[in-house]
Amino acid sequence: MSADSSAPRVELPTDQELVLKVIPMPADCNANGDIFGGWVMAQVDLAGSVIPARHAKGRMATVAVNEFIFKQPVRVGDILSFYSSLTRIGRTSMTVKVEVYAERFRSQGQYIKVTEASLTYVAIDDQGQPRPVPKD
Ligand SMILES: CCCCCCCCCCCCCCCC(=O)SCCNC(=O)CCNC(=O)[C@H](O)C(C)(C)COP(=O)(O)OP(=O)(O)OC[C@H]1O[C@@H](n2cnc3c(N)ncnc32)[C@H](O)[C@@H]1OP(=O)(O)O
Repeated sequence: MSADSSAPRVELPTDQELVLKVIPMPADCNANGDIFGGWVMAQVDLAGSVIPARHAKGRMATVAVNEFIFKQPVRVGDILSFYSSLTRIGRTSMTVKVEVYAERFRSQGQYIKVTEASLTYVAIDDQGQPRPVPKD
């Protein structure tokens, strides 16, 4: 496991929405004993869908992971907080930023940014084809 004593403690964002909190378990570990990156990506995909789902008002699909940065390892017992905001709304697609902050076990109240990502979702119809995002 990597040491993180040098990882900067940061403040939580105030301009983004808390969309998900989750605690990884031992079954989510990789061979290093840290949390498997694919598990983190799955949580980010779910967290990123929350704000677009409000606009899509129906079925949608992830079309692209534009950027995904694993800044610090995630560990068993971390309390993960997923913050998100809409960065672009197109005709049928929406792009969001997702940032993930960890409170390490026994260091609750201190936050480390562990992951940041940008994802694009497309509103789809019953045939799985793109449909316009409804205007609010
Ligand atoms: C039954 C009840 C339901 C209710 C429900 C509520 C659910 C609320 C929670 C949902 C939770 C989802 C969270 C998990 C989501 C998965 O896990 S989805 C599974 C993984 N994704 C997939 O399987 C999708 C597979 N891909 C596809 O089916 C097709 O590519 C798509 C998505 C339908 C798009 O089709 P396409 O022909 O490529 O579309 P195209 O017209 O070229 O482009 C459409 C838009 O996508 C954009 N786009 C296309 N490619 C890219 C790219 N590479 N990069 C960026 N943007 C792109 C285009 O720019 C365009 O945007 P606009 O300019 O219109 O805004």
